[in-house]
Amino acid sequence: MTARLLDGKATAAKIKSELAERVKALAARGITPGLGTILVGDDPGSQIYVAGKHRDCAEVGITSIRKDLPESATQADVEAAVDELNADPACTGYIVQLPLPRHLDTQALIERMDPAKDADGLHPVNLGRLVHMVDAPLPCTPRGIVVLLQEYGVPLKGAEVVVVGRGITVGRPLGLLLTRRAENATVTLCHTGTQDLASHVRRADVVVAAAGVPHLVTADMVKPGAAVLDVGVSRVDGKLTGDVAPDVREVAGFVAPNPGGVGPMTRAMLLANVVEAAERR
Ligand SMILES: Nc1nc(=O)c2c([nH]1)NC[C@@H]1CN(c3ccc(C(=O)N[C@@H](CCC(=O)O)C(=O)O)cc3)C=[N+]21
Repeated sequence: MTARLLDGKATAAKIKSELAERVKALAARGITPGLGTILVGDDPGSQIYVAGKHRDCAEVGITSIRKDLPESATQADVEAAVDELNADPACTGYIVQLPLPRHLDTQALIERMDPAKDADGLHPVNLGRLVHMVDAPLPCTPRGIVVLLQEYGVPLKGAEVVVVGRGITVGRPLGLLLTRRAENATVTLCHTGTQDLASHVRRADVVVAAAGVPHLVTADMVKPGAAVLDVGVSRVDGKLTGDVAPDVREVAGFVAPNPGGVGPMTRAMLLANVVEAAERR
């Protein structure tokens, strides 16, 4: 058996065309959504990601506002950029590209953002609203994962989901999303302190690998027919390597590869958050 592809690229393209329609409806009301990005330093990976986000915006009709600061930027410099986007009526949502250079206080910058403009859904107020199950911008990768599974009809109600990784951008908020009544999954959140990861993964109907450990999930750990989503990336000998070993596709029922799976969904959900922020205004 070979797994069915959870095609994030195709699903994201479909979502983007739906968002383009909503942007047109907003235009008729005189509203143009605008995405801001704050990028500090010249990490080549971050440059590529940010450029991709601005390309996505152009495709959908969202204005984009770039604030690029040098590696030498001080906390006060980045705070000033945050304050400007908070105040800018043309910016309906924005992100601070992570990771920031080590001399900057990431937490203080995220907390300084206007939660209503938090396109990443990572502001403590918005993560708190997720805990409270109150409507708010949702974290992009977890939301993209849920939408991708729904698109392919992978059942979540009553399903056993194992999430590997407890990071703030993926694992931890994904557990919160999947345990809402609407999704109703049973979630096990595994991490580096988990004893016998394989015994947990083996029971899972859905496995989300977001630990950043190359080929952490191997074919022998996967229940036949399970859905396996590869979210981690690491560089091994200069090559991008996911958290899921290639032979998992021989056992799994569905696979979201990396690239081509969850990454494009993350980007599409960022656009959705920006459009929704504009619609709420
Ligand atoms: N504030 C903030 N928000 C983020 O959402 C954020 C961030 N910082 N820092 C870095 C990570 C990484 N990330 C990716 C999103 C999409 C792809 C993606 O679309 N990848 C393609 C391949 C690359 C491409 O085609 O451009 C794929 O998986 O098919 C990758 C990585 C968002 N991040």
